[in-house]
Amino acid sequence: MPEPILEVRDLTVHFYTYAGIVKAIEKVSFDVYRGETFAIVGETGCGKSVTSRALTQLIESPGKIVGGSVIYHREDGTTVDLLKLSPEEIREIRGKEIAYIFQDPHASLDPLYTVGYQIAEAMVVHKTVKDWKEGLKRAVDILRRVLIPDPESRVKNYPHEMSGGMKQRVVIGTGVSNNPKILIADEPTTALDVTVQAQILDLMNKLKEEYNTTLILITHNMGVVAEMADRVAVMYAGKIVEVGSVDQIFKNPLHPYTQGLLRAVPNPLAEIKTLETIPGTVPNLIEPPSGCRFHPRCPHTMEVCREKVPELKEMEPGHFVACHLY
Ligand SMILES: Nc1ncnc2c1ncn2[C@@H]1O[C@H](COP(=O)(O)OP(=O)(O)OP(=O)(O)O)[C@@H](O)[C@H]1O
Ligand code: NI
Repeated sequence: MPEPILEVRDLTVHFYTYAGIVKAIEKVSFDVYRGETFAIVGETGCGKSVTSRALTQLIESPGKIVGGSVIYHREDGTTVDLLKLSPEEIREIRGKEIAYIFQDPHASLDPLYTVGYQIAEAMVVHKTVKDWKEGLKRAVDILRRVLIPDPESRVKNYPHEMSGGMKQRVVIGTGVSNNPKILIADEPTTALDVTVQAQILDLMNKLKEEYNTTLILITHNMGVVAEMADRVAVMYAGKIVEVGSVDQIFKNPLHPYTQGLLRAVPNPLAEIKTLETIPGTVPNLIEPPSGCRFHPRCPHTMEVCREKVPELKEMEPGHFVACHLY
């Protein structure tokens, strides 16, 4: 049996806006296994970023985590609910044991400091190094690990002296500088050129093996899922609609939404040739559709779909779907 590193249960986040309460994610549950790459996929606005940020309480006002638990299994065998930790306690884990890489390297780096300083800072803050001198020395090794040529001189560069791809390598280097157990990458390549995207994904795979990290990868790209992930959760309008291995999801998609997503993208594994889009738009999350949130766009809607929220059901070992068809 694979061993879970995270057990997420009924995670719910609401945003209290003037227009009303945005029910961004509702009772989201999934496990992440130690050492795997777990992808979260879905259209824009479906709640991927909110889910990944909520794992370490990284939700700012007007957002609030209103329910659920995130059980983290530490390497020493103890477990902790990350949502129950105080701000100080969670800050100690975030950036050290659980690190993030965000989409936009420009926003992740401070233009006023050299990249070496910024990598060193991440290690100094979490006491991975004993002082700044050691931090700056280690920063050179990290730049070398993320395959930046001439790291001894690059370490003194300011962000504006680097290309977008190189900056994202620095951000990734900062992310892995404390040797995190879990790396959460939210659309890490979306802001980059297509050719650079492949290089960055390669680099993340390499580092993941080298550091024995668990990777949670947020993406809207099914091709990236096929390329990178072991398992995948498909989200729609703030709910997980299907979870399974990449093989299960690509070869035997059960949820009508997953089936639509796979038809909407050229899919190397299932060899689907046609391009189709899913009619309709993502619903407003202030007043989400009753019952199954996908029912207004679903080709198979039944009476029960309007009335009852479908629960995730295990259809074959490890393959879960939330749909009244099953
Ligand atoms: N600060 C906020 N105030 C109000 N609503 C918010 C806020 N942040 C997020 N939301 C809502 O939460 C929902 C989920 O957003 P989230 O950013 O998680 O989507 P996403 O799947 O990551 O989309 P994308 O692919 O565009 O990054 C959206 O409906 C969004 O409108
Ligand atoms: Ni996002």
